[in-house]
Amino acid sequence: MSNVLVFFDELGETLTPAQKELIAQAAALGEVHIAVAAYDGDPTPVLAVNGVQEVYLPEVSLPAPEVAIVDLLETSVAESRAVVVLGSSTADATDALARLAVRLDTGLISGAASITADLVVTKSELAGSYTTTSRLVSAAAPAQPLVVTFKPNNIDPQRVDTLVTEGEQPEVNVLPVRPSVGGVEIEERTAMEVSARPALAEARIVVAGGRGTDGDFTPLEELADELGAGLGASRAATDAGWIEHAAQVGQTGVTVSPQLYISAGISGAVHQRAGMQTAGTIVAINKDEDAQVFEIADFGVVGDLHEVIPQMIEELRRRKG
Ligand SMILES: Cc1cc2nc3c(=O)[nH]c(=O)nc-3n(C[C@H](O)[C@H](O)[C@H](O)COP(=O)(O)OP(=O)(O)OC[C@H]3O[C@@H](n4cnc5c(N)ncnc54)[C@H](O)[C@@H]3O)c2cc1C
Repeated sequence: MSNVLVFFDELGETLTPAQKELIAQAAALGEVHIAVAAYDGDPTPVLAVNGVQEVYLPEVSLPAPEVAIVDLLETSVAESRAVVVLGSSTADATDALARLAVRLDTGLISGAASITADLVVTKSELAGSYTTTSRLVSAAAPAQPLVVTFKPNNIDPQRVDTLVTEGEQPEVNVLPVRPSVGGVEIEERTAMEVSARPALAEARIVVAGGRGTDGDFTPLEELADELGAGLGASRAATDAGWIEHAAQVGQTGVTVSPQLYISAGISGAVHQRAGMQTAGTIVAINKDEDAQVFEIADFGVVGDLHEVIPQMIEELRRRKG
């Protein structure tokens, strides 16, 4: 069994589904060690999970993009003797892990889907056009750990729940790492208004709307809430100011990889596809039967979204009783 270091750039009062998934990936490889950069209060109860042996914390919470996070990671790798470091593919985690890979003179594979026991990593490339498998060929001696970031929603959530169960409190190591002095200092942070919907990048279901909504996202919001889904949009919709820019899915927006992606009133241009093509199942609603989106859809409905979506909502409510 190998030692695995899991990196959380921040930890709240509970583990997020993506964090549980990372622990599940790590537990399949070996003994799990966790490094946490930013935290509030005592994070250990949250990390009392079967298989988690040790936790590494800085003396002072280090919110991203604090550059000292790389010192925390370097020391955690040395302490844990990890052969692989896993993190999520969010911008903040990837930034910190890329710095770690440079510091250790080792390799980073970003946006992975899976990893085998002999550390062969699979990922989807170029908007799902290719699946690649890669492994680390280390030039450094002794060999340095492989660093991998994962996209969420690669493991069935029910399986995650059976793998990630409550356990003993792990051993906690507070490392002598403090915020860096000099450089850019963040003076104030204002959190985005918290939506009750799941975060777009991590949501298991995404409902997305485009120019075809004609500016009215109400039916999509209702459908998203019925399904417990995140809400996304095409660039045409965000550029029109119909929904916030953070909701844009695509090449210049958020990349999502949900189990189900419902596309409504979106033509399916290549720039939109780049951000959603790896979704497990794609359902497209478009009134133009020749719309590009139908080329990648698993299920397609040719129709007006303002008629189709209310029927979907009605059927969902009927089935829920
Ligand atoms: C460098 C670059 C980066 C880009 N990055 C992104 C990106 O990240 N994300 C992104 O989305 N786009 C991006 N774009 C823009 C992209 O090329 C498309 O222009 C955009 O995705 C189109 O959005 P849309 O499908 O909503 O609009 P349209 O292309 O106008 O399509 C609207 C669709 O809605 C259908 N429709 C209309 N009314 C209805 C109705 N009532 N019911 C059902 N269907 C209806 C129409 O048949 C049509 O297919 C980028 C472009 C460039 C050049």
